[in-house]
Amino acid sequence: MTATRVLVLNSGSSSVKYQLLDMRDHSRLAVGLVERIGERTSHLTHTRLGEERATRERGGPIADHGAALEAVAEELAADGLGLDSPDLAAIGHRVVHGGMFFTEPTVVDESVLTEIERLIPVAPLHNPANLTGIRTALGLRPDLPQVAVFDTAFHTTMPEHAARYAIDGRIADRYRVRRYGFHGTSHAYVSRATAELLGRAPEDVNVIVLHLGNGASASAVRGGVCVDTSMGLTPLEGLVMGTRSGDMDPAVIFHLRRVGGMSMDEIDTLLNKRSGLFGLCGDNDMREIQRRIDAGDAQAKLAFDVYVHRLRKYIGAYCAVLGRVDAVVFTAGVGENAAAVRRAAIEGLELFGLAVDEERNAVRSGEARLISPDSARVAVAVVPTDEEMEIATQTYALVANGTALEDHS
Ligand SMILES: Nc1ncnc2c1ncn2[C@@H]1O[C@H](COP(=O)(O)OP(=O)(O)O)[C@@H](O)[C@H]1O
Ligand SMILES: CC(=O)OP(=O)(O)O
Ligand SMILES: [Mg+2]
Repeated sequence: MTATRVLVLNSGSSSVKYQLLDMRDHSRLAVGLVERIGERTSHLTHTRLGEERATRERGGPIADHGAALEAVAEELAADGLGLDSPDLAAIGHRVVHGGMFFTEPTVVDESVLTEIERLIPVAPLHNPANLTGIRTALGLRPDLPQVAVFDTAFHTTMPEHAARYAIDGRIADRYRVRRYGFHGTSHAYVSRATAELLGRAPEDVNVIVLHLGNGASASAVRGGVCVDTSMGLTPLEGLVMGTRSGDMDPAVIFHLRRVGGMSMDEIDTLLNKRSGLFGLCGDNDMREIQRRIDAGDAQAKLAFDVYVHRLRKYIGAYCAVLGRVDAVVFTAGVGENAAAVRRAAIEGLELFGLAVDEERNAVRSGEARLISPDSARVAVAVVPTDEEMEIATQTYALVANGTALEDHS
């Protein structure tokens, strides 16, 4: 019997999202989420899909990502889908920073773990969680291929003039300071799905992808190949995010250090965890911000306006980078759900061939859909991202063609 199931783990700084998929028909057998890991009250939601669909929840503290994965393994086992199953072909892990080294999904061995660990300083919120997830999974199933799928991989095609910072080249090379980009699995999946929505081959379309989740990034994709993206050395550059500042004058850091007397760690925490929407108005969830705007809250309105202004600047910039644009596409939590953000981001951009049809934009749906009027020169679309399916597909492709099993000797 061939093993055809893949467990996907998407470990964030304080959460783990997971899915168990059967790659014969790409069906999902179970999905779940562990939230608030390391806090006083963590929360796990587990759903078994299919005919015996059922959801279970559990509270109580979950200390770290290792404990989270053990809890996930217990939930899966309770549904007869445990990690000891012979049907399990591999475990696919989202790894946020792969540096310049990893351009493809990779079967994890000691040297891969060492490299992911070496990259912790440039992904301090993410890579440690990813590593713990992999190590715990290896402990539970040492015989199974563990595949790392890197957020940075899709962006390794960026030309040097987009990847380089304009600083002393020798310093940049010595410390590997360059723009790497993140959310690549999502940008890759969504740009391909957009081509499909347009009924065209990925090689024939130029797309601007706006991945607006808690972290947020934009990318310019020419014929299926990434040519620019808004995140840089770390996931801090670019768009305004839930709690991250995105672009600003780097001298703000010197100023806060020299004049404000803040330590480097304090500034790091400020820019990564207490900035963005949260820093501007005290809330990082776009739903709450919209509720406050509706109630006449000026601070929430300013946060929304700063967020949208930055987004519009990137849309304009990537129109210039691509020259010809076939589609602008919104994805992830904010992009898929916040019609007001989409409207405000595209409003007044008719010169670029961009417009939003209000009725289409107001539709709530989990499907990929156009929201531009039929007459528009450039398509504007909403395409739900599916990082877990993409990770499972890449993981299974690597395992099923035999290389992973051989490499994992
Ligand atoms: N119905 C909604 N309306 C507006 N914003 C939403 C809605 N649902 C989710 N969001 C936004 O999406 C964010 C989460 O996006 P998601 O892509 O799930 O993030 P991540 O994967 O980075 O955790 C929330 O913080 C919230 O701002
Ligand atoms: C890289 C990154 O920002 O990821 P997330 O949106 O999951 O925080
Ligand atoms: Mg996400």
